[in-house]
Amino acid sequence: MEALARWLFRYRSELAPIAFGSSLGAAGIVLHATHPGAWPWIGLVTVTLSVALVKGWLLRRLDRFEERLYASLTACAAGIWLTLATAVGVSWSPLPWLLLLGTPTAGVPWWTHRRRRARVSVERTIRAWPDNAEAIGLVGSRIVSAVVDAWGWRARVGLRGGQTAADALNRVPAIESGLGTRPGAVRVAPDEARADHFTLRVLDRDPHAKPIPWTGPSVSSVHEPIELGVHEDASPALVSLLRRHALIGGIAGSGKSGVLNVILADLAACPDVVLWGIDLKGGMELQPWAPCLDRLATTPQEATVLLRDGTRVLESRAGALSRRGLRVWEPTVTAPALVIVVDEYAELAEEAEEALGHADSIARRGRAVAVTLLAATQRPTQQAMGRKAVRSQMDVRVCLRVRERRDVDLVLGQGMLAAGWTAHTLDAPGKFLLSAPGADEPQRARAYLVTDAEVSATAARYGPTRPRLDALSQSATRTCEASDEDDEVIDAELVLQEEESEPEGGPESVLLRALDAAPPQGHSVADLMRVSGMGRTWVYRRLQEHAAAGRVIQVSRGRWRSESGETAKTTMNG
Ligand SMILES: Nc1ncnc2c1ncn2[C@@H]1O[C@H](COP(=O)(O)OP(=O)(O)OP(=O)(O)O)[C@@H](O)[C@H]1O
Repeated sequence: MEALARWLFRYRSELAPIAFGSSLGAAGIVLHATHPGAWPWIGLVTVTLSVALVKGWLLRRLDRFEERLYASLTACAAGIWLTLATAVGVSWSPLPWLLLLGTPTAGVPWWTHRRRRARVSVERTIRAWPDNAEAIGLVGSRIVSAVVDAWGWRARVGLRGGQTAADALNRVPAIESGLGTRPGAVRVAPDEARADHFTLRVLDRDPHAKPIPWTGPSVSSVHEPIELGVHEDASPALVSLLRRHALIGGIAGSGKSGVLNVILADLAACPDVVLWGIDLKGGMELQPWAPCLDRLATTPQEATVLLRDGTRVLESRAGALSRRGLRVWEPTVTAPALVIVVDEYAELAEEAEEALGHADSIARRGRAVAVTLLAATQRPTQQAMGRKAVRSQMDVRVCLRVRERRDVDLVLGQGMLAAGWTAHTLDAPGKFLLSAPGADEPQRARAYLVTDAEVSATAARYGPTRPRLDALSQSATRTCEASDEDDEVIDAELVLQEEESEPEGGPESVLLRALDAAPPQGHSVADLMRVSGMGRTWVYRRLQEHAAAGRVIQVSRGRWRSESGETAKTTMNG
């Protein structure tokens, strides 16, 4: 009897569907015999329960929709069966057959469910721990708590007085052998709260063995840290880019663009950050993100103007803050942060010497006003980064694979190789070491892989709703344009607003005047439709005609402005 009870207890999870089916049959017999008229109530409870389960109001730990759907469908099927059995009796055909066949059918997903099996195996491991602990050499230790996740499980282990986490660390291979895992599956970390505890991480599979698919944006505000990828112990690699400049370094093919893509895909989902891009490889890397970039520079001249405008934005913000007695710019939807992404910074240093001065200015003064740089480069030598102090201002460093040992210090900073940041040994694209405030351990991570199709889909999804810079920052960039060219201040926002209220001279002239007054990054087609009051086809046709005549230019995808700023006058006069 005792052996049978032990066996039943050990396999209670596997036997749960059979126990549930038998209990359901017994409940049907009892209810039909005692309360046959209760069937409408049982039906009502069934509907309520099924809805509550699928909506997640009950059993909140079922965090996946598939799990909630399974629970809801099972409850619904069981409830309907019980309602009928209560009303007409369990022997009423085909109720007995439905119960006999339905129980194993509903049991199949249960028996094959990976998470359930993992949980059961962890429970068995915990129960067997006292015996294992002796074999491992940690006599007297016990598992205090454990959780199962997608990659394996994690437990908090209490040690016997006098033992420390260092003892556990020395016994990692023995723990792997005792638990019967693959070599390299166990990680041990000290417990911050208690010297006689440690955290045991058991990885059923190596999180870095294959590319890790990106599952969508991890943030909805620039205030939240972005999830770049996962560490070897399957914990997320998080980095905050708010008021921080970032440098991404690694050899060609190490995955720099991949990391940039994860960051851009996440920031694209944040309505409180405006993105500008510089890509002197002819827009090869950043062009797919054009719908989400407020501005994109692909030539040295455009890059210089863009960075100069960046400094104007920061200066106008700094001025506004000091007038109000504030110290930092808190990004919001109406006053967004500005992140300037530079792909291959070395090209900028080589081809746009003048731009480096502006970049330096942004690097030194941009943090407080939330105007920051995100630069990727193959080898951030002093020469490639320009003579200025840009590199030293980068407090987030993402180091992918580098060719030589000394390159580690170039990307991460002096002395990092000696401190164990061995980025030259990273062995697959997308693997990186992250050094940032709060990330000061050389923990290997692998970035999520955002496919080209996901880049296009994300850019198309968020492109139309991307925010624009606040009026103050916009007018700073326009003021400099106008004062450089005409020596007079034109506020395009005001021109737009005037035209919205009083469209003079018909839609054609309104359109042309709006294009003349457009900021360097141009107006979107949606804006032009709104201002002219005309439809998309009309606006497109006019834009094509004027573009063919060389009067207007397409600045980036879907954004237009006039070539000379004089289109309205010349066209109207003509
Ligand atoms: N996180 C990742 N996981 C798996 N594979 C990746 C990852 N990131 C990039 N790769 C793969 O590595 C290859 C090179 O990536 P990527 O173009 O990002 O490198 P790069 O460092 O930007 O190179 P380059 O300097 O030549 O532009 C690509 O084929 C890509 O599929």
